[in-house]
Order: sequence, then C-alpha cells, then structure tokens
Amino acid sequence: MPDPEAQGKPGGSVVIVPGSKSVTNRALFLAAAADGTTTLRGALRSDDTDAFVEGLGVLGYEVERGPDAWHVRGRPSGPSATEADLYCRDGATVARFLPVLAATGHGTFRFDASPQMRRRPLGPLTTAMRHLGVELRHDEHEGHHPLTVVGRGVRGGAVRLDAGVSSQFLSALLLAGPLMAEGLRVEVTDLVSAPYVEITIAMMRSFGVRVVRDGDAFVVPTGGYRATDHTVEPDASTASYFFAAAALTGRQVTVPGLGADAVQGDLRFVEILERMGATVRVTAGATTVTGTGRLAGITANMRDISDTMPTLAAIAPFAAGPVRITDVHNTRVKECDRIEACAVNLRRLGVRVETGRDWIGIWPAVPVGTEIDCHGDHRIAMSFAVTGLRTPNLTLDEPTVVRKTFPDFHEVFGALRHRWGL
Ligand SMILES: O=C(O)C1=C[C@@H](OP(=O)(O)O)[C@@H](O)[C@H](O)C1
Ligand SMILES: C=C(OP(=O)(O)O)C(=O)O
Repeated sequence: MPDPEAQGKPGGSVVIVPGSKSVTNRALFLAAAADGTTTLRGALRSDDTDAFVEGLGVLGYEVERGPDAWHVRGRPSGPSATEADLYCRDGATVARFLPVLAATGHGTFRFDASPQMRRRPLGPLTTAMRHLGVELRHDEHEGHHPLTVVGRGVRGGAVRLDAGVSSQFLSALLLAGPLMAEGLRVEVTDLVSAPYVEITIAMMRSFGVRVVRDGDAFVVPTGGYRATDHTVEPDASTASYFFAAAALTGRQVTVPGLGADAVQGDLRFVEILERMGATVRVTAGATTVTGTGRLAGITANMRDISDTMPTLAAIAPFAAGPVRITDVHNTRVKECDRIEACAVNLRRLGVRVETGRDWIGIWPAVPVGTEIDCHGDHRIAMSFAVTGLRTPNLTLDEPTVVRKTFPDFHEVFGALRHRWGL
C-alpha cells in the first residue's frame, strides 16, 4: 500500500517500481520445474526476463504472459525438447540457471550469450555440474559460453563450490537440487552477494522445498517442487535510483511493495542512505526515504549488495566528505567493469577518483555536465541519471541499455523530475 504520508510531504512521491528481475527469473525456473501450473503476478517484463521466457520456450516449457498474470505449466520430468539452441542475451541468471535446468532433461542443448556475457565467468558452475554427473562442453573457451549440455538427468550428490565471484553459481545448483536423483550437498568455500542465495532459498521454500544449512554446506533433498501462486515484489536494485534521488535532492520517495518482509538484500541500500543523513521508514508494505539534500561521506562495504555500488558512486561527489566503497571485486565482471566505468565517468565529470582491485574512492566535487559512457550497462545509465538531477547538461550515450531490467526507466524517472521541477 502506498504510504499516504508520502504524498503530503513537500516533494513526496510514490514511485511504482516494476518487478524484481531476480525473483521473476527464479519464479520462472521453479514454476517450470514444478508439478502443476503456477500463476505469477507482478512479474517483470524486460530483456533479462524475456530471455528467460524464450529459453524456457525453446526447451519446451509453456509460459503464457497475460497483462495481469503469467501462467507456467510445470514439467517435473524436465524439458520436452530433445535438441535446442538457447540465446541468453546479456542475462547472467539466464546464462547460469538454464544450463542446469536443461541438464535435468534428455537431449542436446546449445547455449550462447552476448559478447559481454561470453566474457563473464561460468567455470566454477560448469566444473560443479560435471562433478554432479552432467556431460557438457565449452564450445570456445573453457569456463565460458558458448556451451553444449548433454542432458541425461542429473545424478547429483556432494560437490564443493567457489562462489567468490558470483553467488549465481550456487543459486543455479540449489534451484536444480530437488531435480537431481541423489539430491544435492554443496560445500561453499567462498560466497559474494549472499542475500541472493537467501532469495533462492526463500523461493524454493514457497515451491515446497526446504534447503538445510550444515555449516558451510547447503543440503537439498531430492523430490521436486509443487506449483504455487507467487507475487513478485518490486525490484529493490531498481528502487535504489529513486531512493538515491530523494536523498540527493532533499525530497521524499515511497516505494510500495518493498516493506519489512522484502526478500531482496538490495533494499539494504537505504541503510547506506540513512548513514549518509537521509531518514528511512520501512513499514509492512513500503519503504520511504526522505532526504535533506545534504549527504555525509562514508565508507561502505557493499559485498552483499554490489548491484547498488554504481548508485552510491553516482551520488558520492555530492557528499560532504569522501565516499569509499569496499569489497566489490565482483563488480568488475558484470555487464561491464563497473569500478572502471564509474571511475571513467566520474573523472569526466571532473571528480577525483581512486580505485583498487576491489574498491573505489570518490571525493567531493561540483560535477560538470558531460556525456556519460554507459558501457552498455543498465546500471551505469540509471545511476548517472541520478547524478543528472544536480548536474546540468549531463547526457547518456546509450539510454536504451535500461531495457535489461527496466525498459520504462526514463519515462518514470522523467515524470519524477518533472513533478519535482528539476
Ligand atoms: O542471483 C541473482 O539474481 C543475482 C545475483 C547477483 O550476482 P552475483 O552473485 O554474480 O554478484 C546480482 O549482481 C545479479 O544482478 C542478480
Ligand atoms: C549484474 C546484474 O545482472 P546479471 O548478473 O543477472 O546479468 C545486474 O542486474 O546488475
């Protein structure tokens, strides 16, 4: 429910944020694997979720996307296709989750992805899949797409996994765990983006499977999923741009649907804004950020919520003191090298920046308008759009990259600017 207070405050705005990419693609996986038909509400329509739906379609799953709800007919026995070519576009959830689902079927499944997704790592996942009995081959470079999976069902069992570069390797295995003949035990040696694994576990639970923690191991029983009705909550990473906008301009933003029970770790970005001086109110049904227009410098470890690193970097020059963002080495292997992309763009805006392997430091400045190089990355585009609220003549070289997670971003953000007279 919208917070009625929000509309009453000067500059108070309720922003409707589209569904979470991470929740939508997990829900699609779980629904496809489940026994029965699942109804999804609030699911996201964007490049990443289109790619997931397309991939499921090619594997022989039925997904019907209506304006109010999506219906997915589950196939607990695995894909019906015996041969398929899948193109994962730029989506790592697609490129990392679907090969494991395909392996539970019987056939030859060829995967490819965008040039950047081909560069992003896959090796720890494919090594683990081989240990679990999957036959697969990397068609060009070991540990990268393109990839051919020969499905014969997955035996499963125990495996060790280094998820220090991406939690998605672990989520992919866990999601497929109940479909493995012997179930699954994953001993995790390192893990980034841990809250995304919590999303996986919570969603598996709503489809009837309980993951058990045993020290550093995750244990999944064999047995399969039950179809259910699932409502996808708004995307917390997307919400970060609107919360940051409120903090930066001294206004107020309420995002309904992201409340105290939200499953996405990225909602914790508001805690960073709070430490910088904004007021945050989280109710059962919404989160509200009220800014003062003044921001304090901070050091923030963003290992758990690194998709919001560019959001913080983009407002950092307006803080009264330096902002240092640490423990984000994995942001170098996302849609672009995000540490480098933020540094390059901030320097073009006239901001002093220093970087290391896993950190970025940003000093106070009065940014001077320039064209932002989006590096083909939706988050660089959306983050620097926020910088543009206080930087005249800031433009984006490739605004359409937002289609990966929020095709209507510019319309919604533009309407907010208009309402605020900025
Ligand atoms: O599992 C997921 O849905 C995601 C996990 C995170 O990736 P890493 O675990 O690779 O950091 C995040 O950056 C990505 O946007 C979505
Ligand atoms: C890194 C991201 O996406 P993915 O890893 O799912 O491609 C993102 O959305 O910021």
